Parts: sequence; structure tokens; C-alpha cells
Amino acid sequence: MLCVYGRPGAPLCISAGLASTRREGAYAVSVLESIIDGVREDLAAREALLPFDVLKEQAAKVAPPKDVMSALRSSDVGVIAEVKRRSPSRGTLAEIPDPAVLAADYEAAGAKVISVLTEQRRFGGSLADFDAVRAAVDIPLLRKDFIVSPYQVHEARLHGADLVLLIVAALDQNTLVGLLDRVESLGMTALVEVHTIEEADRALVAGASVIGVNARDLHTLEVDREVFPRVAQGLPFETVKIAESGVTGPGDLMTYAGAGADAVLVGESLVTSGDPKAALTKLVTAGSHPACPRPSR
Ligand SMILES: O=P(O)(O)OC[C@@H](O)[C@@H](O)c1c[nH]c2ccccc12
Repeated sequence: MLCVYGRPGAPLCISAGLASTRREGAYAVSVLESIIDGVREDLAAREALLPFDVLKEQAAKVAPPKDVMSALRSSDVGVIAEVKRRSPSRGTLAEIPDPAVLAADYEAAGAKVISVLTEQRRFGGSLADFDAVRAAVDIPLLRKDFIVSPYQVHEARLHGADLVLLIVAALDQNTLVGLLDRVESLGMTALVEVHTIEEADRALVAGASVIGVNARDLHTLEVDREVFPRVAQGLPFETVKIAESGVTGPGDLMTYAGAGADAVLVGESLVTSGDPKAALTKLVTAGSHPACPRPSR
């Protein structure tokens, strides 16, 4: 039993390896589980085309990942801007005819990192979108997908990713640890996503140094902005904390900053704004304003 996370007097303990990804109760198959079933099918098709050994060899020749930590730990509350076409909760969000143009706007407006969704079935993303963005900008890129296999980690590296998302709710503890070690052994940074205190506990046990607290429950798709303050307050102070989802404008960024966020991850409100560059500029300006609370590091 490991007890590494919790408030004074009330440690939260988990048994590494015992966590289950399949939930019992209200949802026979949650949204997350059905997304992952599709991801596994698509993955099998890609594995049949490019064997893992060949993929690994090719990925090893790619230019090394960029320094993500100093970008995320800078004194401003940064913005990770997302290239997001669609979502299971909202359907089509934006056409995004050329993700490279959007990404160049994000970079010019001061994004610290760009997140590119590569999941196809529910989010309308692709590795082709990722490649287009990689060719257009120099700032660090996050591959945003449902990573369940080492294959996808090396694949992310092959396409020039600097960060990879690992969703705790989608992984048992051994797999989480294995994927996290693999991401780091390739010089990349893992953004380890959690939605509950128990998941944050598992992320820390696994060794995560960058934790994203998603306001959206991936089992039900409901957004609750109270989740970030609740979960983040128990995280060690050296952990980089990212507030994910539900940021509609500078006010939300300031609120998350006040609760200890080093950065916010924003998709929908940027791509649906009609002027993503202007919308992002407002967020970046708020995050660097002297009145914006800074992470206590
Ligand atoms: O569009 P929003 O509400 O600004 O959220 C962005 C991002 O947090 C969201 O896309 C996200 C967070 N974690 C994920 C995991 C998979 C797919 C998508 C996500």
C-alpha cells in the first residue's frame, strides 16, 4: 500500500496495480471506454502497416524533444492552445481548413505549447494534422490522444512530439508506470491527466511531474470547474499543474491561476471564437498581467 498524497491527517492510499479501468455501476460502457475501443482498432491497423521495431528505429532518428519544463515553469501563467475540430460532447466545433495556419496564429499570440488532437473518430484529429502543425511552429507540441500502448508513444516521437498525454482513468497502474517511463526515456514530457484525488494519487505514485487536472469527467463528459482547486491543492508544490477544459476567457484563467495553475489548456473557446488569435492574445495577456496570481514555486 502506498500513501503519498493527501491532506494532513487524511492520507489517501492506493494499491498500485489494483486500479481497474472498467467501471462498474451506472455506465455499462462509459464514453471513455468506447473511445478507447475505437482507438485500439485504429492502432491495430497502423501496427499492421508499420511494425513496432521499424517505427522505433525511425523515431530514434528524429530531432530531440524541446525543453518543455522551462516553458511551463516560467513566471507567467501560460496557455496550452489546442487544435480541436470536434468533441464527443459538442460535435463539430470548427472547420479548421488548415491546422498550420491556426497553429501559427497560436504561436504568434504567445501559446507556450500547442496541443494537437490526433484521435480521429470522436475528435476528428489525425497525425496529418500533427505533422502540419509540427512543420509550421517551433514551440513544444503535445500529442493529445488516448495513449494505451508503447507503440503510440514512439509514434508521437516519430512525428516530432515533445509532450504526450497519459490519461490515468484510461490506464491500469502498471501500464501507466510503463508508459510514463517510456515517454521520459525518449526525452519527452508526460502530461498526466487526472480528474479525481484518487487519480492524482496514482499519477504521483507513478512519478508524474506534470499533472493536468481535467474539469471534464471523461466517463460522463460533464464539466465541473471546482475539480481543479479540489485536486490541485493536495499536489506537491514542485508538481507542474495544468488546468484543463472549460476555460471560456481571461476570468477562468485568473480563477485557475488563483487555485495554483501553472498553465491552462484551452480548446473549444479558442476554435469557436471566430478569431482564435485575438481570443488567445486575451488569455496570454491575462496570464502575464501583474494582477494574475502566480504559482507558488
Ligand atoms: O475544449 P476545452 O473545454 O477548452 O478543453 C480542452 C482540453 O482540456 C480537452 O480537449 C481535453 C482534455 N483532456 C482530454 C483528453 C482527451 C481529449 C480531449 C481532452
